[in-house]
Amino acid sequence: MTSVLRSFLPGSTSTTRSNDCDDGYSVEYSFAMEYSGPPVNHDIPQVLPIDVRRIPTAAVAAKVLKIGDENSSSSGTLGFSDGQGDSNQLSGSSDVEDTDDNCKARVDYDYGKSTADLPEISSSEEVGLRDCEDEAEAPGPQIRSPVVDFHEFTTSDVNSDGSDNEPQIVFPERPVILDEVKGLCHRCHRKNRFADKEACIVCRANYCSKCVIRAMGSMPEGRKCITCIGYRIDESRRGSLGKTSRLLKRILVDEAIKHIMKSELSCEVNQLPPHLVCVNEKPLTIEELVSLQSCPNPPKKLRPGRFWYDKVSGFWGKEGEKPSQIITSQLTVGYQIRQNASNGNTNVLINSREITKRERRMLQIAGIHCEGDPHFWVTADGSYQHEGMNYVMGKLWDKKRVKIACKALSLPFPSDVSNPGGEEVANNTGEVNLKNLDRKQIAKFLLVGGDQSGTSTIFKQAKILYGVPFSEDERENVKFMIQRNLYSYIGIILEGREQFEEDYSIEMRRLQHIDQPGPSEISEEVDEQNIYSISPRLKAFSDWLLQVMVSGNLEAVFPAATREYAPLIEKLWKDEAFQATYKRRNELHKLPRVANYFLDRAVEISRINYEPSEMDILYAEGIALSNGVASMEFSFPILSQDAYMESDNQSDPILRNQLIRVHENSLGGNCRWLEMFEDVNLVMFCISLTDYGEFYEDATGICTNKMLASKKLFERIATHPSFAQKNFILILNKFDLLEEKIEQVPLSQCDWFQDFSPLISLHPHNTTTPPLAQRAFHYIAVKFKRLFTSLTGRKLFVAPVTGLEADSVNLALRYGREVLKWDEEKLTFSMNEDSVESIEASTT
Ligand SMILES: Nc1nc2c(ncn2[C@@H]2O[C@H](COP(=O)(O)OP(=O)(O)OP(=O)(O)O)[C@@H](O)[C@H]2O)c(=O)[nH]1
Ligand SMILES: [Mg+2]
Repeated sequence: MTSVLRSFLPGSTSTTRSNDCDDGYSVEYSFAMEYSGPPVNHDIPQVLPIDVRRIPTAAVAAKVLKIGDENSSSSGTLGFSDGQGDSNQLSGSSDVEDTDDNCKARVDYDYGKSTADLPEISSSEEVGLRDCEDEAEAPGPQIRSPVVDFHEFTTSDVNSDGSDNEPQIVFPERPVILDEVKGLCHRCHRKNRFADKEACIVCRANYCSKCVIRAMGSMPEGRKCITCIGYRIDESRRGSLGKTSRLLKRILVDEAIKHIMKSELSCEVNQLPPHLVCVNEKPLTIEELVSLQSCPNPPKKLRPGRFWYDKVSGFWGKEGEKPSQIITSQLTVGYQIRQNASNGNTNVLINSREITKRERRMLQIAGIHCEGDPHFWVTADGSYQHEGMNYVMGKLWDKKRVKIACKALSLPFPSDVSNPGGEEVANNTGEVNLKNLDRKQIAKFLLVGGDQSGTSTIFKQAKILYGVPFSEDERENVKFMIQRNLYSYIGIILEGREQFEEDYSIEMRRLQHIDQPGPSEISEEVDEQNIYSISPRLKAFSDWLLQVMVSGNLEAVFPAATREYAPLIEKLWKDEAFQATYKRRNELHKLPRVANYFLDRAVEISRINYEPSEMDILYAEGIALSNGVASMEFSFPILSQDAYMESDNQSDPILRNQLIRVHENSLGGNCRWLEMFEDVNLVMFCISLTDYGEFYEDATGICTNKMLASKKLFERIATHPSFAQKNFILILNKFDLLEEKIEQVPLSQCDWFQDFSPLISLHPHNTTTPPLAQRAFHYIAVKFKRLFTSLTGRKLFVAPVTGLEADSVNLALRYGREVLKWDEEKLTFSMNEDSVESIEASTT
C-alpha cells in the first residue's frame, strides 16, 4: 500500500524554494504540524505552533502538516493539493514507498503573504524527501535519501508479557543510516564537515541548517526526519534527548526550541520501551518502568538491557556484574533475585545474592567477618545481620571506612546516608540538598585540653579566621565578662597600690627617721607625700571592690554595677597614684598578662555602650562563650598563596569541617562522656607549653606539676576505646610564652623533662643552633610522640601553636585536615593494592 503525501499550497503549489538561511534574514513564519497514523499512538493530535526564524524574504505562515489516510491506493505517487482543493500529482517517485495500509500523510502549508513574497518550496521537501534538482546540483557522491518507509502496523506489535496487563504497543524500529561520507547533508548532499548538522534521533541522518526544517518539519516528536515520526529512537541517542543543539539555537526562537525539546522528552514513542528493560529476568511492564523511573532514587541513565535488583537493600546492577548503584528499595519490579545475579563467587550472600569479590573486600574493611560463608541480610539503611537472626550487627553506611572503601573499589554508596532511598531529596529544595552535601563531607575535629591550655582561645581564633560570626548572645556574654574581668584587674592593681603605699610609707619613714629621729608628726607628713595614696572617695571604692573580690561576689555585682561605677573608673584612671601603680604592674603577679590589653582601654571598656571587637573577644579570658562544649562549622578558604600548591592540596570550600571544643571539666570523672565524641575524625589535644613550670594544689593538698597533669589527661584520652582508631594531633600551645619562660625557668622543673640537656653554644652570635624554645618544643614533642606510640602503636602528629596568633592556629587546623587526607589516601592506596591483589589472585 502507498501512503500519500500531500502539500497544501494556496496560490502556488509546486514552486522551488531557494532555502537560504543567511544571517540578516529576520522574517519569521510559523507553522503547525499535525500528524496522525497508526504507528504513533498519539491520543491527542500533535499540533505544535513553531516560530521559525531566518526564512528568506517573506513572512510565511506555513501551517498544518498533516499525515492522513488519503489516497491509499496510489502507489508510488505523491499527491499535492492547493488551497482550493486542486491537486497536483507528482508521480513516479520511486523514493516514495508505502508499506502501510494505515499510514496516511498530508502536508499542508498556508502562507500568509502573496505569492510574490513566497519562498519557493519544492513539492517533496516538506516531507523530507530528496529534492531532484538539488540532487542534480549536489556535489559529491549521490546518496539517495531514505525512502518514506512507513511501518506495517501488525498485531505482533502488541506486546503482551503474558500477564493480565493491557497489551502494550511496541513502537517500530528503523535501521540507522550510516553515512559513508562524513559531513554530508542527507537532504541536499552538500558536504561541509565543519558546518553544524542536526541528526535524526531515529535514523541518525544528518541535515544542514538549510535543510533541517524541511527534513524534520515541526518536530512533533523532537528531532526526527518526518519519515521517522512514529519510530523508536536510536537508543544510543537517548542521552541527548531534550538537549538542544547549536544549530537549532541558531535557526529557531527559544520558545520553539523549548517546545520541541519538551516533546522530544515526553512524547510516548520516544520513551524507553519497557519490554527492553529486563529486571531479575522479567521484562518490565509500562507500570513497572514508570515506578522504577519515578522513584526517589532511580537508576541513572537507564537503557535497554538486563539488570538485577535487590529490593531489600536497593542494590542495582547489570546482570552478571557488581552493583553499580543503590536505588530506592522495595520497588515491585522484576522477579526474585537470583543467587548468581551478579556472577559472584565468594560464597558470601547478601539478601540471597552471592556477592562479588569487591563487595566481600568492602565488608572486610568494614570489619565484618566473612569466614564460614555467611548469609547477610542488609536493609536499605545499611543495617546488617545474619540471615535468620534477629540482631542488627551494625550499619554499613554509618562507617566512614566503608565510604572510602566503596570509593576505592568502585562500589556504590548511598548519596545520602541518612536517607538512602532519597525520599527527602525528591521532596525538598536545594537547601536541603546542600545540607546533605555538608553532612556527607564534614570532617570533625575534637579540640580538648586541660585547664588554661588555650582551647577556647584557639576555638575563638578559628571563628574569626573562618568567618563564623559570634552570635548576639555570645557577644553580650563576652562583653559582660570583659567588663567583670576589668574590675578584677583593677582590683588587683588597687590591692597592689595598697601594698606599694604601705611599702612607700615605711621607706619614707625609715628615711626620715634617719634624717630626723623624733615624734609622730613626721608620719602624717609622709602620708601626705605618699605617691600611692588616693582620695577618700576612690579609697572607699577601692575598699568596696577589694571586699567584693575577697568575698567572691564579683560575678554577682558585675555587670549590674557597671553603669554605676563607670565614672569612677575614669577618675581612677586619671589618678596619679593609680597610674604610678599601673606602671609597676609587672610586679603584680596576680595580674594576668592579658590584663594589659584591656587595662589600656579601661575607660572605654567600662562604658555602658562598649561593644567588644573580635580581638577583644579573642583576648577575653574567663568562663564564657566556649565554657564546656562548643561547636562550629567552617571550611578552609582557598588562599591565593595556595595557588602554587597542587590542586589536591588546596582546601575545597565545599568540604565542611566541624570544630568541637570541650574542656576537661565537661568530660566527667574518668572522662566518661568522651564516648559522646566517638564519631570525630581527629582529636586535637591541647597542652600549654608553660605548664612545665606551673604547679597546682589538688583537693588533698598535694602539689602537682601541670605538665604531668596534662600528660595524665592525654594518656586517658589517647587510650580511650572510643578513640582507638582516631588520628591525634598534639597542639603545643603558648609557644610565645615558652620563648620567654624557657630563658628563666628550666624545663627540668617538670620531673618528666629531667633529661633535657640542650647544648648551649658558647658563642653568643651563633646562628646555626636553633633557639632554646625551639629545642625545648622539639624535646617535649618527641616525649609525647614516644608516649603515644608506646600506648597505641600509632603515630602522633604535633604542631607548635600560639593561640593568639591567627596564622599559627590556621596552620594547625589545616595540618589537621592534611592528616585526615593522608589517612584517607593511605587507606585508599592500601585498599587498591589489596583489591588489585585479590582481583589478580582471582584471575590467576
Ligand atoms: N600569650 C599567650 N596567651 C595565650 C595563648 N593561648 C591562650 N592564651 C591565654 O591563656 C589563657 C587561657 O586560655 P584559654 O583559651 O581560656 O584556655 P582554656 O583551654 O579555655 O582553659 P580554661 O580557661 O581553663 O577553660 C587566656 O588568658 C588566653 O588569652 C597563647 O598562645 N599565647
Ligand atoms: Mg578559657
